[in-house]
Amino acid sequence: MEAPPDNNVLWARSLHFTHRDGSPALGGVSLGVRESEILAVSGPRGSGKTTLLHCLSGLVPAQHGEVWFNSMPVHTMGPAARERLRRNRFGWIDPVPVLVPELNVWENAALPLMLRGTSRRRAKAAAMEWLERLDVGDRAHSRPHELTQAERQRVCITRALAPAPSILFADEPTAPLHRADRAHVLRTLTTAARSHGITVVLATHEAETAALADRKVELLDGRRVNTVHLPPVVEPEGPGENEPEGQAESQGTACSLSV
Ligand SMILES: Nc1ncnc2c1ncn2[C@@H]1O[C@H](COP(=O)(O)OP(=O)(O)OP(=O)(O)O)[C@@H](O)[C@H]1O
Repeated sequence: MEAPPDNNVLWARSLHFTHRDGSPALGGVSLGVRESEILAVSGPRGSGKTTLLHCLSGLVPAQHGEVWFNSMPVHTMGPAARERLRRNRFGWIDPVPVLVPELNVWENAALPLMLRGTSRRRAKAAAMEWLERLDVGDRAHSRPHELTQAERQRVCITRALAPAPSILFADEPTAPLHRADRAHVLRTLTTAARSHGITVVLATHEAETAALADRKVELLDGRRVNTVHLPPVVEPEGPGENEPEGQAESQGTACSLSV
């Protein structure tokens, strides 16, 4: 078993995953994530982004392939060791906000810190600081059902950032937000990650979200692809018989190549 290159905090080799009902999700994905980088995993719906994040974070083991976190082989860990790893080193944001209904906002945000052994007082102080940054500090004593969906998602983002995880897995983190909110929340998330040296693996199908990342890997049908942008084709003559003026120069096209 060969350990990953030193400059990668997370490294995966040839991950294969098929769901129980036989749906293929990953067909041999390899990638490396560098320390403190924001890596976008992009691709259309159903391309395998969520499944890849699940496998990388140790939530589910891939059927074939390797996942390394620093020098630790995640693929050989049992469920309890993977759970400890996720609790102590990783953060997670789902596309739909899920909070504990019996706890108020700051208690929800402080929960991962308390599970790691931080005192209630310190966990509350950290949670409050992050809630302010995400513009939901004034909701700290509300229950989740009193919040809008967008506010609940901001609390989930706070909960993921407050423990300053080594790696934050964010699966379409701004999906429940209005368009106007998205840019602000994404910038807060990426700025916070950069200032705290948090590595982020960000699944998104939106080009503008992926553009905020340092680097992008693209999936299609469970495989990595390279998108090649072809230069515009310029017609040598004027417009053709059936072609309206101005459309002689075709738009640049893109095609995807499996890698
Ligand atoms: N629980 C499941 N059971 C069976 N098949 C599944 C399950 N979850 C996902 N799939 C299938 O696995 C493939 C990859 O899905 P996945 O959710 O990983 O892709 P995605 O790129 O994250 O898509 P989306 O943006 O819609 O969440 C798809 O064909 C999907 O239909």
